[in-house]
Amino acid sequence: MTLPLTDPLDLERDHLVRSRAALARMRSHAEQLFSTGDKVAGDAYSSETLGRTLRQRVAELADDPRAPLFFGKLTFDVGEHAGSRYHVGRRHITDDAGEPLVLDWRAPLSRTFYQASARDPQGVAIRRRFGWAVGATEAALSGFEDEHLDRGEELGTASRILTEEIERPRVGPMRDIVATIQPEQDVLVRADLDASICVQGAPGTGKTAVGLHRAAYLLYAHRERLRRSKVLVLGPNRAFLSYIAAVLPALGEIDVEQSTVDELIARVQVRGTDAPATASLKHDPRLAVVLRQHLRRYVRKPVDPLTVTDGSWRWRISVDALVRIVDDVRREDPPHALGRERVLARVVALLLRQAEAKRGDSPPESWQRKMARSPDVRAFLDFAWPAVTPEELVFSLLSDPSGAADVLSEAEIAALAWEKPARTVRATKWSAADAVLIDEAAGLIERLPSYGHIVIDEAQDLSPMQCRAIARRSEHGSFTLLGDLAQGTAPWASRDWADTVAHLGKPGTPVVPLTTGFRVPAAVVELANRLLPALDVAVPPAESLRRDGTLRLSPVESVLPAAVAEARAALEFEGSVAVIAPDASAPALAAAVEAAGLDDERVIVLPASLAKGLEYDHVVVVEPADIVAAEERGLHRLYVVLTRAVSRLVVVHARPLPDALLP
Ligand SMILES: Nc1ncnc2c1ncn2[C@@H]1O[C@H](COP(=O)(O)OP(=O)(O)OP(=O)(O)O)[C@@H](O)[C@H]1O
Repeated sequence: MTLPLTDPLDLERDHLVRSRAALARMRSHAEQLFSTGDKVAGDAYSSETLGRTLRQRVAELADDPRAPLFFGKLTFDVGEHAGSRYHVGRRHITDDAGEPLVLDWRAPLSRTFYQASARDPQGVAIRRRFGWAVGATEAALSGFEDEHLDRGEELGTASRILTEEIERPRVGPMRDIVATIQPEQDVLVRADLDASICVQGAPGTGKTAVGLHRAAYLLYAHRERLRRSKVLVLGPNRAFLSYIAAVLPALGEIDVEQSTVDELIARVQVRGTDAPATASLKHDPRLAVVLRQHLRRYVRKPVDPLTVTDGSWRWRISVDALVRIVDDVRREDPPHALGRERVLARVVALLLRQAEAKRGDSPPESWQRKMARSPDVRAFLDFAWPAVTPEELVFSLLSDPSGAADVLSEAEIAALAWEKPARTVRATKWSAADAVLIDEAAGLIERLPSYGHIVIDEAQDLSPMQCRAIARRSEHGSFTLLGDLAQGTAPWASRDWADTVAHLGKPGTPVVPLTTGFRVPAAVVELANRLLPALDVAVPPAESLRRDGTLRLSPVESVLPAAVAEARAALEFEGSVAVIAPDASAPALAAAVEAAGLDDERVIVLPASLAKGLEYDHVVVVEPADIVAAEERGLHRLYVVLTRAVSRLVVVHARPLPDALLP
């Protein structure tokens, strides 16, 4: 005889066992369908689509025993769900009868878990949060925390489970935050697909986390639409992308593209560099005007009539008629390549009309194709509306930008012009900024595929021209823009979100602030906030949730050995360690760390320019004065670097600290 369970934790553990078993059944069912899928689908196309869907379903149902199956529970006492209890977890789990054992965190009802409060309980009597002990092989249910919203109890950010979660040492890649999404974050995560939003958030306020969870939410809520039109996540560099790469798969979403802007637009190999002023000029939105004008010059007014020999016939189109065709298409303003097709089609249509009138019958389609290929028609087209590739257009502009005099100053034209153009387009050593121009040119020449939704992280660093490149790819979609103006380090970094969203083609996009910091301890935030007045941007300062953590400023004789000693000392604690150094001294430091035998995989030496978006439990910042001096926006870089620490920050310096950092 088995006795009924009475201990609430035992009951929850029992629910866990049943959920696990049900998930295993769901997965084996999906696997069975997958193996028979091609036999039931009617044709190759539906077989492939079905196969893909089922394969994805099987992957979604993978049970990672280290990922808790549920993290919350709602007990309703009022409203349409009165008397019901629901567990909330990473995915839906249903029993054999189709009854839910766990609700997906993205389901409409799960929203209550994140939004219900004592003031507005939304029918919830008790919100339960579960604590888990995550071991090497599995997660064990270790306890729970109840809020009796019906009795006015609410823990908010005082929740022990939330505190433990944000104070848990960070090792390895970024984790999801489904269990502890905060109400103001949830509002952003669940914003409507058609709504573009811009999130201005201080360091560590969860912008990246919000962006990734929003992608997962949108894929759930608009699965069909987004399966076709795709979701894209843009990040600042590869290191950052690999840091965040595991979050979406952990949430069951494996079908999201993740890329940098440079990769997104890469049509040419980048082998060259620009002087800083030239690069900045190439990122200036006036270059879009210059390129457009330059392309327009390719189109020429016809000066001769067109005569086409067709066997014993000769067809003729007058100059006037040709001019009209070219003018009409110009006015319609299609992408250049499409314009060429239209001119050709209209010329052939005129020829067809003549042929019909003279021959008294309608020539076959093959005749039209023959006319379109005829050397006379080709010669006319190449004169009036020549084909040009994006690379050729930019090559031609940079070889001789003198035509841009009405848009650019003389000095700017001189800066833009290549000193010595390569002999051919193919031999050109394109710079990263040239690649941006080539993409702009591509947008003028052809239509680019558009995404359903784009999440753009560290968006403050986008140049106007990069924004335009993204806008071209979200014409019919929406975006989530995440960034912090205070962390703008690119020479063209934005000072006002209104400019960024306008360049992205969505002026008037609302800007929503996030100010509660989940990463950086209060003492460290206080130090970093000292820099804000010098950063020349209007942003609300961060407030840290974390009262733990330490900060130490350490003046030393020589920074190299001091930094190595601090890294060694940090290894005494749990968690990751980063030594963040001015780019120029990073290699020497890396060598010193290695020579000191600190080859623990928890330690990394990071050049300041690569620290953006990342976080480490223990951070040693080396020589702030050099970090500031290394680049134009050095103070912004220092702000980024100082806000990477989760628990301890040590600043070692031989030179005086920058004035802006002093109290
Ligand atoms: N609601 C939350 N619950 C638990 N942890 C959270 C929550 N929100 C954010 N975090 C954690 O706080 C840390 C910082 O989050 P994230 O990297 O998304 O911040 P960010 O605003 O993008 O920072 P930065 O401006 O430095 O790029 C991460 O470890 C993240 O998991």
